[in-house]
Amino acid sequence: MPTYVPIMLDCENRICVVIGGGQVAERKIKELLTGAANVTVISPSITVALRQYRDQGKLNWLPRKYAEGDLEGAFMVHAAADDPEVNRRVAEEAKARGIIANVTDQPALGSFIHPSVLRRGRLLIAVSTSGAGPLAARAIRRKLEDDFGTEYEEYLDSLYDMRKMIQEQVSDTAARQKLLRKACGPDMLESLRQGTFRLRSPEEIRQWINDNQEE
Ligand SMILES: C[C@@]1(CC(=O)O)C2=NC(=C\c3[nH]c(c(CCC(=O)O)c3CC(=O)O)Cc3[nH]c(c(CC(=O)O)c3CCC(=O)O)/C=C3\N/C(=C\2)[C@@H](CCC(=O)O)[C@]3(C)CC(=O)O)/[C@H]1CCC(=O)O
Ligand SMILES: NC(=O)c1ccc[n+]([C@@H]2O[C@H](COP(=O)([O-])OP(=O)(O)OC[C@H]3O[C@@H](n4cnc5c(N)ncnc54)[C@H](O)[C@@H]3O)[C@@H](O)[C@H]2O)c1
Repeated sequence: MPTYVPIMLDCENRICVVIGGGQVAERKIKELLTGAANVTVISPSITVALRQYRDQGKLNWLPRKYAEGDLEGAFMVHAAADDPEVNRRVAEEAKARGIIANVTDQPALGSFIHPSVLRRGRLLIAVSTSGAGPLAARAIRRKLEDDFGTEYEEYLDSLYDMRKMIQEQVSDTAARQKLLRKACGPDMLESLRQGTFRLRSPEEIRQWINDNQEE
């Protein structure tokens, strides 16, 4: 089992091919669509949900079996057919073309795997067991759901606004870093825990920067 390197991929408008249109393909495609990828599914059949996405213009569907050459121009591929031989051939084409590949039934033939994911707006927590036990990854993710509630969405939106304004308004590196540490520090987290957290307006952020710079 490899030691994986975690990264966050920008798939927006990139061509992501998925071979197979069953339950597993559906799960991977939902993540790809969340990332605004340009998804093409190649599979004789697809699930009801995938058919809906196709009808809504959210993905392309080629209703046929995989054929060599299908990966031309692709950024990424998921081999999610229920036939190990098909998935192996997809993995081989991906390797020959230098395309990153997720092979759902034989992960060692591909170049990346999916973690279990918890999203709270801009916060993304990814849990992986490196392939040892996907259900354990899911169980750990579910446990984290209690600690990281929906309030984190607002928290990170606010942090994003504050960080942008601090970067724009404070040119001195040391002062900027001090403010950035304060911005995500105990005050904000405490109000988050007490349920009193609220988004600051640009004017309030400007005021906060002034008040805290003077200290
Ligand atoms: C986390 C999650 C993300 C996602 O898929 O989005 C994910 N699998 C999930 C569910 C799940 N997977 C399986 C079951 C049935 C129960 C069981 O067998 O345990 C269930 C439960 C279900 O389906 O309900 C079976 C299974 N999975 C893999 C194999 C092949 C093998 O291990 O060799 C087989 C045997 C197939 C067979 O026997 O035919 C392989 C992989 N699955 C991974 C990810 C990667 C490693 C993740 C890690 O551990 O870090 C990796 C290596 C590759 C990849 O898929 O990227 C998602 C939970 C999402 C969530 O709810 O949060
Ligand atoms: N990685 C994971 O998380 C995970 C979890 C469970 C199962 N699996 C494995 O993933 C694979 C898919 O599982 P599933 O539950 O989605 O299966 P499924 O039976 O629901 O779907 C299989 C899909 O593959 C398509 N297909 C079959 N032959 C094809 C071909 N030649 N070209 C293109 N498409 C083809 C079928 O039309 C169908 O849409 C299985 O091998 C399964 O063992 C992986």
